[in-house]
Amino acid sequence: MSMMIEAEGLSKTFRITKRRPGFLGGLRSVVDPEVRTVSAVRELNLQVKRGEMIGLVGPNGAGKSTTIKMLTGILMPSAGQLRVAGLLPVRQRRELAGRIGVVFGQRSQLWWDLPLQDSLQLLRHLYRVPEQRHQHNLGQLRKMLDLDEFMDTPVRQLSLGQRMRGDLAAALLHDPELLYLDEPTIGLDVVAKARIREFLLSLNAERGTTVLITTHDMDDIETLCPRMLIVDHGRKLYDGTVDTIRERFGGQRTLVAVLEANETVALSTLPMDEIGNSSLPDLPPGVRLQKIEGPRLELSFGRDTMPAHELVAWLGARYRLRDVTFLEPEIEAVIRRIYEENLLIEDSSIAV
Ligand SMILES: Nc1ncnc2c1ncn2[C@@H]1O[C@H](COP(=O)(O)OP(=O)(O)OP(=O)(O)O)[C@@H](O)[C@H]1O
Repeated sequence: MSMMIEAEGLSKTFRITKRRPGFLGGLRSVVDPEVRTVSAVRELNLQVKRGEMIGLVGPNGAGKSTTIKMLTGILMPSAGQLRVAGLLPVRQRRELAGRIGVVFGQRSQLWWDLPLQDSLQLLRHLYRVPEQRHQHNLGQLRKMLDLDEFMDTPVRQLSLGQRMRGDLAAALLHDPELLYLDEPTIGLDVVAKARIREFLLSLNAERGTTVLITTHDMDDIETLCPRMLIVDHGRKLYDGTVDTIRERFGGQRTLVAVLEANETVALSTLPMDEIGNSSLPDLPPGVRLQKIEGPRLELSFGRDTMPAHELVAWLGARYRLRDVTFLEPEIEAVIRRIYEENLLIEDSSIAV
């Protein structure tokens, strides 16, 4: 399968001139500027296959927008090799523009005062899409994104969710092979988010469009992206699946057991530990009783402590169980830990 994005040692540094405070300081900065360099992206290696959906995650200032700008050819890399859809983004920017689509959640490429219909017509001319192809694509997108009810409404009167659907149509009218989405679900309600996600999944399945998403919403990643890239301070911290990251860095899991009603008495008479919390006698090492609420109890245990089924068997041998579930740590918490502890995952065996 051929590659859609190939980056090797991709880097971008910005030179920033610092302005000294005060009037005299300002004058001095003109003759003797104090220059600082910021490494926005550092030696990024990235290979994305055609048809992949990949999430780019990182805190503010991590280098996500700078990466996207280099991938679209807006910014010239300071170092490294880069090819997108087989093209050199800066040198072949026009040609590349015809093969990619871009959607920014916080900005619109639609004309504010024009009805959506007219904006989409103007874009046809801008991208020089042949009439027949435009009609065909627009017909499909109208259906997939349910645009008909607001095609004649000026863009400024659209709800955020409707505008986002309009923006997606605008970015896809020229049939791009690669779609960049920057915070596509920001500010949307749950229903609108679900709708956008469903659309993106069917776009990927039906047209094979490669999708690269930057987002702070982990639900976007979990629903859409089998693969996730975590960046911080311009460096790649992780490249792999969401499941693997949970497994490697998820820490504790929680077993939630609901006991049969007549077992509640047994729970209410449990002994206390030295700090006054209830404790289950003979808990296997590494397993902790976290909470008891009526017939429901929660046990936390490390991934390496014991296999989950053994813990269920241990509990089942002592109490009659009505229901057992496992809670995985929220992916957000796992990623926060990776940023905070600055964990760099260099083990390439876990990268996809
Ligand atoms: N044009 C520029 N001139 C100078 N510094 C810049 C420029 N663009 C970005 N930077 C710096 O590069 C770093 C990375 O910024 P970037 O916008 O790529 O981060 P980001 O991950 O997209 O953040 P956010 O989630 O806030 O959008 C930051 O330190 C930022 O201040």
